[in-house]
Amino acid sequence: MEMELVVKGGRDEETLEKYMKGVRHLCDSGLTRVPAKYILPATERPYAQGPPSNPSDLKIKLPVVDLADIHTPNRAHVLASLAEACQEHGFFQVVNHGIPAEVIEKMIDVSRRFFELPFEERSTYMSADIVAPVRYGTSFNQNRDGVFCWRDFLKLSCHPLSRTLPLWPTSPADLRERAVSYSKHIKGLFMELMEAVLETLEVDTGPVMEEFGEGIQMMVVNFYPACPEPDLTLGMPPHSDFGFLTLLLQDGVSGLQIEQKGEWVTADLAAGALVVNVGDHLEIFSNGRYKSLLHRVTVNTAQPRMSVACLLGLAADGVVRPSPQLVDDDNPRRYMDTDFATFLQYVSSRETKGKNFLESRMLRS
Ligand SMILES: O=C(O)CCC(=O)C(=O)O
Ligand SMILES: [Fe+2]
Repeated sequence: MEMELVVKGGRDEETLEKYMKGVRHLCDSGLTRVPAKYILPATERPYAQGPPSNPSDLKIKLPVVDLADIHTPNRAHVLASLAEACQEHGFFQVVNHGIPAEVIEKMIDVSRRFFELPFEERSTYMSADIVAPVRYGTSFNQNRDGVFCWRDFLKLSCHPLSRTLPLWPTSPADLRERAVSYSKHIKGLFMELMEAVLETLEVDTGPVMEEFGEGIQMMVVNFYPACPEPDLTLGMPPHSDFGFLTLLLQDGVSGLQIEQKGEWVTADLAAGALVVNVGDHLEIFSNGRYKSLLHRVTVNTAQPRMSVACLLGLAADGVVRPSPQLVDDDNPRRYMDTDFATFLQYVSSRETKGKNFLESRMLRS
């Protein structure tokens, strides 16, 4: 309630305008406390239930899917570990994924330099329009969030590249080249993973793979500045990702937490590791066999954190529905048809909380 008073009224609107410029900008003015706008209600704060008695209990090593053998006679083993990772865990790491370390390092490095640009330069790309193909923004949904989160981001739409690339930032001077190279490798890996995922579900791959070829690809570079009071706020609130898969790269500073059996566990990741998670659209397509899990991001006092999330799926105007091959008398259809436009309408019309978009698509029996 306090928060609403803060956003209304002349002086406070000016303050809101300042918050819209992002957390990095706010921090540059020298902060020793988290402003009220970023303070979550007590029950939504990290460790609202108190700190874990043994912090290492709450760190998990994500299951590893090793792609080294994906094109060998051992493919069946790879598929079995992939199926288990999607069905039992929802989040996993991929190794031997074929993306050169140099491409990954260059992507992280140029992302860092983007966030180091002077505010005037970064803000050229600032937009509150959630469908803008290139957008520098802050919080989770800055038009709707009552409480802001401790995150700035650069979102780059990668498809169709011929149309979106001319809109991408021109500085740092090597951003386009590096981000294009990274996004092309990510697309290749996504195609390889999806073909394998479809095989694990025992559905026809041809037509769906063709649709993925022309599907959406969103690259979101997240920047979470160091925070003076990390117990009061979050870098990202609990959410699930749209799309079929998210391929996530992060810089080695921990912060990603996944909800498992009602508890938040921190993913223990090596710098440069690629994390993959099942998105809402794959949960729908698989008729609930593979789960899109809630996750969130915590921040810390010691250092900023960066991640690059690539969300991929079907074409923006394509319809996502449970595969007819996974629906029968024993497995009734559990989700209604959905598309990207419906999702955008949903997120722009309300404050996104948890998995409520996915829940809005569920059929109750
Ligand atoms: O920064 C992270 O580790 C997670 C980012 C994320 O969940 C997202 O961009 O959807
Ligand atoms: Fe996410």
